Amino acid sequence: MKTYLITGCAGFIGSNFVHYMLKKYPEILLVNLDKLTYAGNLENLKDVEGDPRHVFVQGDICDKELVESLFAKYDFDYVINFAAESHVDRSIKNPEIFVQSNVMGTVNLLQRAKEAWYDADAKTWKDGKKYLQVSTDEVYGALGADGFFMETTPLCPHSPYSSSKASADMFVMAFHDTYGMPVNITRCSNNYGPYQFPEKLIPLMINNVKHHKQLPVYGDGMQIRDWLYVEDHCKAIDMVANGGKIGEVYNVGGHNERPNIFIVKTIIAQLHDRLKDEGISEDLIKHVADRLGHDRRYGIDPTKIKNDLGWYPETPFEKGIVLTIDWYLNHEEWMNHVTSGDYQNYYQDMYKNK
Ligand SMILES: Cc1cn([C@H]2C[C@H](O)[C@@H](COP(=O)(O)OP(=O)(O)O[C@H]3O[C@H](CO)[C@@H](O)[C@H](O)[C@H]3O)O2)c(=O)[nH]c1=O
Repeated sequence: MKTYLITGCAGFIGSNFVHYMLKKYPEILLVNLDKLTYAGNLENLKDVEGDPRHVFVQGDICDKELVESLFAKYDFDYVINFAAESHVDRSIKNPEIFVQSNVMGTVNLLQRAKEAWYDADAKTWKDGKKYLQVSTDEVYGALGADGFFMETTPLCPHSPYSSSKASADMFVMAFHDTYGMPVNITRCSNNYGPYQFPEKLIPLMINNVKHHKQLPVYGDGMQIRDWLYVEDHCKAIDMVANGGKIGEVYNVGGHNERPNIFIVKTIIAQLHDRLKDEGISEDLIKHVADRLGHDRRYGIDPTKIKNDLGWYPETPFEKGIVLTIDWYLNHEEWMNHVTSGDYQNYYQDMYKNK
């Protein structure tokens, strides 16, 4: 039975990955290490509660003793690192925590995996082991109107968030180049779907539209992101973990580039029709000050993962956005839970100068 150490899997992409893997593999053990920061939430894993194939451990990926103790207890075949501070706006306000979690946390995981998997005398690695770093297209920087990010595109991050992710990627490759560690890196475009914390564009807009709150569109709203339904990302990670060539980077994206304003207007139109609510209109849109250093366009070339591993996105945006809106409408309690506590303070603070 394959045993995985998965980190940050009470968060958005990680919790979707837990659901995906438990559905796909009857025999598997997922040990989920998550610190439960503001973005991690055990409610995201409610429907797998009691499943013996999923073990939850609350803790920090930076904690040396804790990670050592997990490697002592379990014979992991894979480490998949989802754990990260992930919000660009927060990184602009408070970069230090991004270095701590994203860089130091990654290095701690790499070191502990190396101690468990590497025979320093024989200079050999145990068979069948792999470390997979879940990264982002943002490490490549911004595109102009043309072209796409390839795996060979030089790293050129702009935000504190993407700089911390690029730095972590470099450590992962350094462990491969220096010690021969079996690694992969995946770099995915913007995800959307169930369980995403409503500081991110799509769930934030759904929640605000529903409550007739203003919709803060940064700058002219013509920035372009390449949106992928989260389950398609989970499928890619599983394929790379189980079939990716050691030492390789794989870009993941669905060629679904949309300007932000299109996303916002789509959500307004959908909710207007669905809720039959005349208070929902484009008048809710408020153009606010732009994000500092805002990357204008991301676009991923996924040819390598398609050709080498046969991956392709299954959920087109038109279907995915309907599924997503349905999910948030049907999970009001979840939304109320995650937006209680500090959320209002964060929200007011984030937009007060915009
Ligand atoms: C929250 C918010 C965002 N935006 C804009 C900023 C971006 O151009 C776009 C999407 O913003 P966000 O949802 O924050 O996502 P973005 O900055 O693109 O980064 C996401 O996508 C990345 C992958 O590209 C991930 O690595 C990041 O962890 C994830 O947060 O919408 C607005 O115009 N208004 C908003 O209120």
